[in-house]
Amino acid sequence: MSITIENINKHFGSYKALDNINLEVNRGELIALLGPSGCGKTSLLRIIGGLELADSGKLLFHGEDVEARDARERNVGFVFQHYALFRHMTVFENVAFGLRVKPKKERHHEAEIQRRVHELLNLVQLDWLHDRYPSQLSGGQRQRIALARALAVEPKILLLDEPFGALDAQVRKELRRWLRRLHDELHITSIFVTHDQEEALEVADRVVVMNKGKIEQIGTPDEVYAKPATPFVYQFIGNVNMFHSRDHAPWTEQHGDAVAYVRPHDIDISRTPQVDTALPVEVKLVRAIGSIVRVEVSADDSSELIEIELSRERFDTAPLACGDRVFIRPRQFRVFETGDSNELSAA
Ligand SMILES: Nc1ncnc2c1ncn2[C@@H]1O[C@H](COP(=O)(O)OP(=O)(O)OP(=O)(O)O)[C@@H](O)[C@H]1O
Repeated sequence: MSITIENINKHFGSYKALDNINLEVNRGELIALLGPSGCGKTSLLRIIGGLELADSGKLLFHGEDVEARDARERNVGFVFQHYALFRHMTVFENVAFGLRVKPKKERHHEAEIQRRVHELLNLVQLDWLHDRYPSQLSGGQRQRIALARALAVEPKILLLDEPFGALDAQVRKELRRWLRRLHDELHITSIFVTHDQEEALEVADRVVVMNKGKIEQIGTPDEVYAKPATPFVYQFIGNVNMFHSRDHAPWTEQHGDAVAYVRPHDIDISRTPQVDTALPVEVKLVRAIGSIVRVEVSADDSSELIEIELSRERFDTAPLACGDRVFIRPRQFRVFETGDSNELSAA
């Protein structure tokens, strides 16, 4: 089911939590709402799910206005960060819950409920835990059961609010791959909220980057990483070095008050200046991290550190050590006006 969000606004008292949000989610798409704490991700998710009302704007499911429908009538499944499983019920009963509380005329026979629940438990690969209680499960297992429970009522839309937020890094990583595979199998239109950029880039078809109640950019993971639309997106997704026009005029191409944004892996290092605009720097730190080598340098007249990433292969052909004096130049950069999101140029 597709979702259309048009000019949605939401205030809490005088605070504007959502500022004119427009978003089109295609049928079967997996969308990540990504942004720092307090940027409005959860508020938007709750409005879509019918747990909160927007002040103004339109919300359509498959072209149909759903504002008047309450949460139960929207056919939406929820998974929250804190496992909302019923403690006194077994895993099986937790998943069966949504099926058992359906109005009598829609309710399935017991045999059908049994079949469906086992099918869902198999889908999340946890049927072998069906008679355990939530307290006897790991955090990751609980979230998979929470997802099975959300899927039991066959929602047309799945909303996930930081579903892996409370889990440790390794389990998070496994679960996000698992979620992607599951989505590829089921193709339910899904929106998940996260503040973790790696999670959003790895799992989603498209990423919606939010900041202070507004959408900064909507794009594929590759687009938001490689072509950030605003300085905020540049800084929020991936690492970036900023060069101000007052210190590095050639790199900002003489634009008045501007900043050139350069990713650490887009900087070349050489022993001799390859171009007039190369910046002389001193190496302050060299650290190998897995397949990359992180080098930090600073210009003579500045204490600001510039971060550079080299592949280990490249580093090995011309190793560097602390104290070395070298020249750097950006291979690729984008220039934005200071304090504004207007892009001035790209190279
Ligand atoms: N019920 C409420 N009453 C008052 N203010 C609220 C309410 N719900 C949210 N807010 C405020 O609205 C803003 C957006 O909140 P929201 O929960 O949508 O952000 P978020 O991006 O999901 O953040 P987090 O990642 O921390 O959950 C925050 O400043 C929050 O304090």
